[in-house]
Amino acid sequence: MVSLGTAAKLPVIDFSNQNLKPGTSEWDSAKHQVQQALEEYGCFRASSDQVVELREAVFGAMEEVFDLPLETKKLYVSDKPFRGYFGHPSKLLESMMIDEAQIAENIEQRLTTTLWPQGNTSFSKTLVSFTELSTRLEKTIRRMILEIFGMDKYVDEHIDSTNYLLKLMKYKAPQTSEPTVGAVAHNDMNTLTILYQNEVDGLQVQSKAGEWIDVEPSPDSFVVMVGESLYIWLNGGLSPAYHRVVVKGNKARYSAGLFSASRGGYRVKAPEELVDDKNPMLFKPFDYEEFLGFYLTQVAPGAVPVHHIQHPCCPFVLRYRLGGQQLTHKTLGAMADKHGPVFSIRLGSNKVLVVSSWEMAKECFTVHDKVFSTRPNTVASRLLTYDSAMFGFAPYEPYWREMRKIATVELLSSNRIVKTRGYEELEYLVMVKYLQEEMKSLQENLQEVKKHLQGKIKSLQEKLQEETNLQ
Ligand SMILES: O=C(O)CCC(=O)C(=O)O
Ligand SMILES: [Fe+2]
Repeated sequence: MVSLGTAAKLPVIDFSNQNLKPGTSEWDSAKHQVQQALEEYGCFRASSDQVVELREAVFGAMEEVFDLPLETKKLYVSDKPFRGYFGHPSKLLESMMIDEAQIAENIEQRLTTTLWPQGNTSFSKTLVSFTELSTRLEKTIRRMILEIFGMDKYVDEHIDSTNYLLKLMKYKAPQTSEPTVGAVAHNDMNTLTILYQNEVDGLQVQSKAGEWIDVEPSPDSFVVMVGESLYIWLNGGLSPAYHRVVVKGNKARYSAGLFSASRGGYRVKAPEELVDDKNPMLFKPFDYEEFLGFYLTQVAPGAVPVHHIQHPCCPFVLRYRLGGQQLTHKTLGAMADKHGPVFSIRLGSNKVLVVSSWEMAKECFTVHDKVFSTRPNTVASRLLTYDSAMFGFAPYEPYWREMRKIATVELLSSNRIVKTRGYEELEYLVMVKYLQEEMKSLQENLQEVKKHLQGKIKSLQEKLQEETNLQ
């Protein structure tokens, strides 16, 4: 079952002042708050008086567009990956994405006239105003972030190479009080995401400690999140916000998102100022659009792109779904051909390093063996093994080395093994006897156990089926 988030609150930073200027004390104060919030959560809420004025029109327009007949919505297509209309009667989420939405005519020409050949001026006007407001906010925040890293000189290059994608989303009401996954947990792959949603909550962001925080909807604020492209450009300087959408109840949730992403042809690459001997370049430079295409053809051919950001992946920080049409080792092989013998992907919430040449594997276990000798610090190992104090789960540090010494000398030396052999044999005998007795009583209860297990398997299958339908 999907759990609800905690009541912790995301920081709120005020961006209502339209004349906020770099260099002023107000700017520096907001910038400082942005830095703190992004370091802690990878996201924050940006309050804005202006967005309140647009609220009714924005959600009115979204209801209007998603209420159109499916056949009409399907007319909105695009030849670029993951744009256009996506929706399916069995899914909760349907969405429409508009490329280069910062150019006002694109909304009118690409979306409005396709859906309403007779015209719908108020719809276009609303979306244009919303895009203008959120784009302005995005540029302000991006400038602040670049300043925080002393990278002001790249502001123009950054902004000039940006494609602002406007995405309209509707999660239909699940008609249940059970929290239901509307968008699986993910990082956005683009640069920055600015979201504005109606009064139905559902967005959750994961804290550093791994807890899900409910992002409560608020009429006067956007939610701002760092995406993987920015993470890569900053050479790991800020972590992306890992988030998901969990809905319940009988009201539809609407969310409008502005996703800033690098245009095709621009290589997302950490600048030389952020790379040195101590901070080697962590990620291979990549082209966002090229990568979306690669994902569709190589990683998940035939995948239904319900949501481009739900299958995000990029050459080194890469999330992909198991169970695509290709066998996993073939997918990984194709990725290695393209991105080299070492790259990392995300499997669920875990990052995994994929090494696919013997030379690299040798490096890992010889030159870099210290890095690989530690164990992941998971919530399970913290909770089940007394804060990772048990030998097999402790991280590679002085405590573990001491334990290893004790284990090698006191438990595993040949002298000790010979001395304790008698006890071991006794233990084995006791264990075998115990198993025999268990088996005997198990056989007696076999029918009952079988029935119990069948019931469990059936409910598991139903749960799995339910999850599959939701995704
Ligand atoms: O529905 C939302 O507010 C967030 C959607 C989302 O995470 C995405 O489109 O990447
Ligand atoms: Fe997202």
